[in-house]
Amino acid sequence: MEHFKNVKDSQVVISELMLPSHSNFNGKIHGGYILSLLDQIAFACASKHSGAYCVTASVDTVDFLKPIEIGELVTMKASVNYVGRSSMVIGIRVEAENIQTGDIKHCNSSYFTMVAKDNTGRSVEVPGLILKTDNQIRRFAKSIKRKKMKKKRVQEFHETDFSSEQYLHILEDHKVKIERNS
Ligand SMILES: CCCCCCCCCCCCCCCC(=O)SCCNC(=O)CCNC(=O)[C@H](O)C(C)(C)COP(=O)(O)OP(=O)(O)OC[C@H]1O[C@@H](n2cnc3c(N)ncnc32)[C@H](O)[C@@H]1OP(=O)(O)O
Repeated sequence: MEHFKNVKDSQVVISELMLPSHSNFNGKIHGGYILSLLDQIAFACASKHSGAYCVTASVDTVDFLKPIEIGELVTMKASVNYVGRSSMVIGIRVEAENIQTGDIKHCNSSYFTMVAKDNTGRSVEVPGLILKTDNQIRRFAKSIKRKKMKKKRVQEFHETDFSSEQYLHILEDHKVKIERNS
């Protein structure tokens, strides 16, 4: 019988204070550091849902909406938005809080596709998802759409089938010069 789990059973929340050692030349928190934390929380969430070791297959969107300052308390909330056979889309929301004022800003949203694997490295089936709220249904449906759009884009721009002539008109309004030899 197929096994299903609740979204809340694998939700993960982490909070971390941003230190000067996490900053870039500009004095803001380094995006690469945030990406590393995102990968870890996606791993934890996916492993909790699947009960298996998980690898990152792709990072679909990482929008850096607002810079994060040194001294802010960053909180990341991760949940499973979608499950396939062995893949899971983990949605992560990042907020930063100014501890003195209590102001909270939404800094980042991202979607990680994680794949569950067994000890031999083969992808393994993950439990289904029980959707209890409109938001959970919205996120699952949005993930299906995003997957379909990605598949279409990959097919459309496949190296071997791509014909540039069909796309030259799209480039007309852009800052490019075409200087082909052939
Ligand atoms: C419990 C133990 C504790 C241990 C405690 C260790 C602590 C540790 C600290 C953790 C810290 C963080 C850790 C993060 C995890 C890494 O950072 S992992 C390192 C980075 N990632 C990798 O190296 C992955 C490399 N790639 C691969 O292994 C394979 O290409 C993949 C992604 C597994 C796919 O393999 P495949 O042979 O194509 O598998 P296949 O069965 O065809 O597809 C499997 C699924 O993947 C999906 N898929 C494949 N490619 C893609 C893609 N590009 N985009 C989206 N989906 C894809 C397929 O659609 C399919 O989905 P389902 O239909 O099954 O739902």
